[in-house]
Amino acid sequence: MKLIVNELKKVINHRTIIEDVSFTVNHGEIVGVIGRNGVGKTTLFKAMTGIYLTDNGRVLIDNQDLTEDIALKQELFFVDPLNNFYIHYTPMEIAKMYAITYPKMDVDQFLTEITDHNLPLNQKVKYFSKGMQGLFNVLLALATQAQFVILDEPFDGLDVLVRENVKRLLINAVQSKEISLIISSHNLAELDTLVDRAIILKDTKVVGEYSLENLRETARKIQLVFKDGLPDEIKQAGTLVEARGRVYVMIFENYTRQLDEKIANLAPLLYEELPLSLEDLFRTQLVNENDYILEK
Ligand SMILES: Nc1ncnc2c1ncn2[C@@H]1O[C@H](COP(=O)(O)OP(=O)(O)OP(=O)(O)O)[C@@H](O)[C@H]1O
Repeated sequence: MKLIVNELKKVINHRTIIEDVSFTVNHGEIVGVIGRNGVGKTTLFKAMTGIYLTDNGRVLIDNQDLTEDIALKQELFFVDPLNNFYIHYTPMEIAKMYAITYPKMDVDQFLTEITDHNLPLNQKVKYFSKGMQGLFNVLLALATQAQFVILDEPFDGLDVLVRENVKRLLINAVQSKEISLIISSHNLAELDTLVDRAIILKDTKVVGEYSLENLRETARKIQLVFKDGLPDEIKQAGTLVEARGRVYVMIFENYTRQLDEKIANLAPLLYEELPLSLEDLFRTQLVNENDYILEK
């Protein structure tokens, strides 16, 4: 199954929050949606899942428009964390409710999982701790057997052990059931080791889409020192992400052999490759050079 988001647009109070947002989620793929606070990630998820009516665009599962085939909704799971109705119910009650919308859900299996993770079956979810709620949401999402599971900040407020547990559950589910995940998170270090592809939102639009595997092959993060400062031709070939005195850290999204030779010919006093993370990518795309404090 493939999910296609095509030119999605949402205007709230005469303000365009997202527009022309298009991307595809393939079977068994984990896609990260990243962007600064307030850029519209949750709005995108609400628009994708029909919580919001959209002002343009379509969401298709296997070429079938979600608004035209209601049954496809059972292939999509999303809960708005800030407006989560189910917290007023117990896991037992929630299981029965969700089993109606998601007929593939195995209620007994779900309840066993809840108990196995030491969560109470008969306490309202609003009385769970934040970590327990986060874990519960992931268990519920996976139990629905939806092909496309959307998780908005699934690691928020979770301690390291719960976070590891949640991550393991997600990875196992993708590997064993070949479901697809769409995840937003401010925790880029967690996403880094989880996602196959990252979509970066900025100023209402998708400004970058990267396969992490391809990126690791083509991009480089390099620390450089030149005798007379950073040459313009090098500066223009990449993004300057840090400058301390004469030490410059550059990210080159497309590090070619020609560029490598060009740098070598300029005889840098220091050339050191640094590990490239999703956080670096985020900085490259979303931060202006002027945002950096240049230490002299
Ligand atoms: N129902 C609403 N009414 C008015 N404004 C809204 C509404 N929903 C979202 N917005 C505005 O849309 C913008 C995007 O909000 P959204 O929650 O989608 O951002 P986000 O990327 O998920 O943010 P964060 O990373 O902080 O969770 C914000 O400026 C927000 O104030």
